[in-house]
Amino acid sequence: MSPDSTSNAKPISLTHYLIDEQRAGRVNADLRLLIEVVARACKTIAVAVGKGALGGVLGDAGTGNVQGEAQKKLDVIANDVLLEANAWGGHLAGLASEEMEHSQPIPDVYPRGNYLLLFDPLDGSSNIDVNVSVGTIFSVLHCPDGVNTPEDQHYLQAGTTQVAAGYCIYGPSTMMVLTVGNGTHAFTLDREHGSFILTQRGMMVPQETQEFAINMSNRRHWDAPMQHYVDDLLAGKDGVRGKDFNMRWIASMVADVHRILTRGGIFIYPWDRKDPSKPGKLRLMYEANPMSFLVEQAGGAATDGRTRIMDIAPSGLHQRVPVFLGSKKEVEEATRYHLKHDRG
Ligand SMILES: O=P(O)(O)OC[C@H]1O[C@](O)(COP(=O)(O)O)[C@@H](O)[C@@H]1O
Ligand SMILES: [Mg+2]
Ligand SMILES: [Mg+2]
Repeated sequence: MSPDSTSNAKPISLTHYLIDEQRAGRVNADLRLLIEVVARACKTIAVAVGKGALGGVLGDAGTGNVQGEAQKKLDVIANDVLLEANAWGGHLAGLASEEMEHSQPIPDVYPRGNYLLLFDPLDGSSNIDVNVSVGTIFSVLHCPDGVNTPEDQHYLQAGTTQVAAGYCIYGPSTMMVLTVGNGTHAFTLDREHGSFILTQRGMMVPQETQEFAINMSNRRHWDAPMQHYVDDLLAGKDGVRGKDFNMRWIASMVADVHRILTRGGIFIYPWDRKDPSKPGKLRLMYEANPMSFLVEQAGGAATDGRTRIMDIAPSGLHQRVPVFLGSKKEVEEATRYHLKHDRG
């Protein structure tokens, strides 16, 4: 991929981009350095992922996480890399991970900053052993004023309060996609020089789409408006939508969202009856909020089928939520089916 097409001069590195944002007053030095620490950790994870079967990193760890899900070795490795890198950074007050039951304040022996970092260290774990793209997702919040040792409750802030969010995709190339609230931008890892280079400034999700991403095997477990909506997509030109739709499902949210940020589409993981006690599969704080921030900054939309995701007031660190995100008009259409059903 060619470097940022808006520039004929030298390639713009992530560091350079962040310094420009700092000069413009949109990030401060602490946030800039925090993002650089996360990017460095992602490079380490990319190396581990890239070793695959040769590095002994594939397969199950033999442990379960707080959510009762079996952990892969790479889930544990990626979590450890992010924890270690950020404990030293000096820009955080604490961090929380999908893989840990509770948040962790930065130990007293290290310098503490004013931000909270939340992450899904390895997203798409079921794809690791079959050599399909996986990723890391992260979200940055302010530590509330006057809180020196943050606890879980201090992370329960709506997505609208995020100061930065991003993901790193470990695919044919490694890319970091980032927002600090001023557009969504993609950086590709130059493996020879070890730096992330700006390759797409201002990603824009097309408003309309003919592509949807969903795990269709759950169809019989969905509720009525969801079945109705997808039936209408499948009816294509012959149905009320009047156009044919294509379907893609990678089962790595990072990879599916990356495709949508690149060429449009709608990503859906709805509530289903398989485990009615869970309001969804994906996690609000580690997956839905950061991805919603990135997609909205790229002109797209994100709802839980009824409400804007970033407006949801979180009630738990590991809270789950239905997710509909991507091309704005299609997300609005899917949301309309649910609201119409609610009105009766
Ligand atoms: O296997 P399913 O039910 O289709 O679920 C796939 C979804 O689950 C996830 O893998 C959940 O993420 P984790 O791998 O971080 O648990 C998403 O990346 C993906 O969209
Ligand atoms: Mg995930
Ligand atoms: Mg994960």
